Amino acid sequence: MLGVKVPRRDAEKVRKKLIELGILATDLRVKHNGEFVIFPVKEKVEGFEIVEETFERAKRRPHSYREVVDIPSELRPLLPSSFDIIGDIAIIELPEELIPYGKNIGEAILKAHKHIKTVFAKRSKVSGEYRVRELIHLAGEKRTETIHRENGIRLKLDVAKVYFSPRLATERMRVFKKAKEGEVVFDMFAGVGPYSILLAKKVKTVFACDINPWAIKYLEENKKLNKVENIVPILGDVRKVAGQIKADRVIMNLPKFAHEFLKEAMISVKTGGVVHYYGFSHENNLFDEHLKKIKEVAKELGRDIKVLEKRKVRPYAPYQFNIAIDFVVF
Ligand SMILES: C[S@@+](CC[C@H](N)C(=O)[O-])C[C@H]1O[C@@H](n2cnc3c(N)ncnc32)[C@H](O)[C@@H]1O
Repeated sequence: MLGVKVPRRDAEKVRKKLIELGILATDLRVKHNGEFVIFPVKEKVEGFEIVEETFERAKRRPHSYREVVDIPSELRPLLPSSFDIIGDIAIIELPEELIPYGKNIGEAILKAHKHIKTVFAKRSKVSGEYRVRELIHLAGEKRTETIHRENGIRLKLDVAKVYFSPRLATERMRVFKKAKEGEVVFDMFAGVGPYSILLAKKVKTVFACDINPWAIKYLEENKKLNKVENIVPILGDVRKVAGQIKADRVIMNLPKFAHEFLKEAMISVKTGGVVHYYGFSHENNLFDEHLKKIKEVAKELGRDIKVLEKRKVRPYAPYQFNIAIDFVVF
């Protein structure tokens, strides 16, 4: 095999040059020989000392767990192409047929992703008041607590005890960009605080409510972790809290049931304030049903609304979307 031999002090410059020329053999290991470094190359190149050398194969991490997983070949087409990563925990949704191979799938994920330390399969959809899901441990450390980083903040949480979706990071940033300094925000369904902590970096005060004691415990920890003081965590049913708070901006991130809490949102928002409403919809009727409900509740309360924006947030099931409607209340 051919090698390019250079003095160690020139090695980095030459490595970049060989990559630029497309002739560095990246599947082989670079050799160090005293004061010299020898790069494996695919062909001769002018201007360098060329030597004959033997090189070992470089250990490469697979690009996907699917390259290294040990399962019967007829089941391979069923392997999911992606999974959620929360901190250093991977959570994968497996079809029934793959459950018996869960351990192999978990180990393949650990092999392909250095930063993942533990792998779980989703056993159920999110359910119950706390919107949590059952998990089955597949591989790696047996723990459910982790620290997730998104939008420049750190969120400590337990994936088995609280709701958290890393897929909403862009949506949270969108709300952050709309919020203004000096505002009072009411995060009605705060969880461990992905909206609250982020918004607290910009607005005056965030009232953050959740009915799950674990969510509020982690929210308290996340306040400290991110050094934000201007969040007021409230443990309890938002029905009992609404109306006592007067906010410039209300976040209703409980898409499955938000329509049941519109009254609570509208009695908590100041005149001219904004509500960020979330829902689930079929693609044939994305916004109409939700808008009808929003207008009905506004009418009951003798208030007016003006829609600022309606949009799809993300797909969540075949033909189903998580949608957002931002509206002003007068
Ligand atoms: C879909 S999660 C959203 C959490 C968080 N906003 C996030 O983005 O990760 C909804 C949250 O609402 C909380 N919740 C459900 N019903 C509630 C109620 N009546 N009052 C207050 N919180 C409630 C659940 O415990 C859960 O943490």
